Amino acid sequence: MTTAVAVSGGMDSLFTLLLLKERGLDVFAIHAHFLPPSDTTARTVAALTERCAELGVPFHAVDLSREFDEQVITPFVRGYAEGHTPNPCATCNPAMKFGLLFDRARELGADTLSTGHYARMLDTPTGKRLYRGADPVKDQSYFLSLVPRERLEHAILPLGDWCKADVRGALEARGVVVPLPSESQEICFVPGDDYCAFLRSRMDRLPGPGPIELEDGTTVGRHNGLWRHTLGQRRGIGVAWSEPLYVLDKDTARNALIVGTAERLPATGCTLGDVNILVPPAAWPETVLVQTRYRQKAKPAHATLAGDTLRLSFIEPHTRPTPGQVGALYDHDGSVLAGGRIRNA
Ligand SMILES: Nc1ncnc2c1ncn2[C@@H]1O[C@H](COP(=O)(O)OP(=O)(O)OP(=O)(O)O)[C@@H](O)[C@H]1O
Repeated sequence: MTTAVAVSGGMDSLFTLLLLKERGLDVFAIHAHFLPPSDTTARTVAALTERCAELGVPFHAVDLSREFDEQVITPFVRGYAEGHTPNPCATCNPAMKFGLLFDRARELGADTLSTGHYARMLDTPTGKRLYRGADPVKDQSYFLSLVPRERLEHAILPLGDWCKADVRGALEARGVVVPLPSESQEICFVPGDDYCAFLRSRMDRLPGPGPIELEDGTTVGRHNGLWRHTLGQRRGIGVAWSEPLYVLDKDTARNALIVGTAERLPATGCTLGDVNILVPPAAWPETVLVQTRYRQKAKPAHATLAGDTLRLSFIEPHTRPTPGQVGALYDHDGSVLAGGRIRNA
C-alpha cells in the first residue's frame, strides 16, 4: 500500500511525513500549487525538493491553481457579493485536498492520502469514522466535515492524537528544519488576511451602500456594503446607540443591514444545505451536538433531514449561525455525523 503525504511546506505536514516514514510505510510527498506561480511558490518547491531528497522520499508538485481559483476563490468572492460569509477552507478540503489533489496522488500510485490535519479517523464496528483531534485548540474536524465519507475512508491523519505544541518539539528533537516555518495565515489566498482589500481587487463592482435598520424597520444609519459585515459583529457598525448593537441579519434583496441588541443575537435553529452525511442518520443520537463556527463550543440540537437539507432546532439558544459558514454535527463521543452549509438562521 502506498501513501501520498500532502505537504504544504509547513511544520504539520512535514512531521506527518516523518511519522509515516518512521512507521515504515511506503510514502511519497505531493505538494499542490493552489496559487499562481510566484517567488514564494518557487522557494517552497525548492525547499520541499531538498528536504524530501534528504529524507529519501519521492516528491511531486502539481499545479492546481486554475482549479483552486474556479472552485475555491471564485465561490468565496461570489458568496461575499451575495451577503454570505464563506468558509473557503471547508470548501478546499473536499474540492482540492481530498478531491483533485487526492485524484492526482492516485494517478501517481497512491492508495491513501495523509495530511497534517488535527483530526482522527478511527475504526468503529460500523466502519471508519472522523473524530475530533485530541488537541482541543487545534481540532480541525469542523473543516473536514464536508469531505465525502468515501474519501475520508482512505485518509490517514497521524496528527489527530498530537498536540500542536508537542509537534514543534518533536521536529526539533529530530533536527529537521521546516521549509516554511511560519504558521500559515487565516485564509491562504488573502494577503495579510485583509479580505476587504482582496474582494475589491477581485470584483469590478462591489454591492454599494444601503440602510442600517432595526428589526422593526427603523433606519438607524448607513452601511458601506453588506460584504463588509458579518453576523454577530459588534465593532465597526458605526451607529451610536444607547446599547451596543450587533449585526443580526443581512437583507440582500433590499441591501439592508439589520442590527439589534445583544439579547436578540442568539438563534433557536438553522438550516443546512449541501449536507454531507458521514454517519447514517439512523445511527445518530436523539440529541446531536452542533458547531456553527470554528473553535465554538458545540451545543445540543434536534436534527431533521429532508433530502439534502438539514433542519436544526437548538435545545438552548445558540450564537446566531452565519450563512455561508459550515454547520458540523457531532455525536457526544466527538465523532462527526455530518456537515453542511448554513443557509439561514
Ligand atoms: N499546498 C499544499 N499542498 C499539499 N498539501 C497541502 C497544501 N496546503 C495544505 N496541505 C495539507 O493540508 C493540511 C492542513 O492544511 P492547513 O492549511 O490547515 O495547514 P497547517 O495546519 O498550517 O499545516 P502545515 O503546517 O502542514 O502547513 C496540511 O497539513 C497539509 O497536509
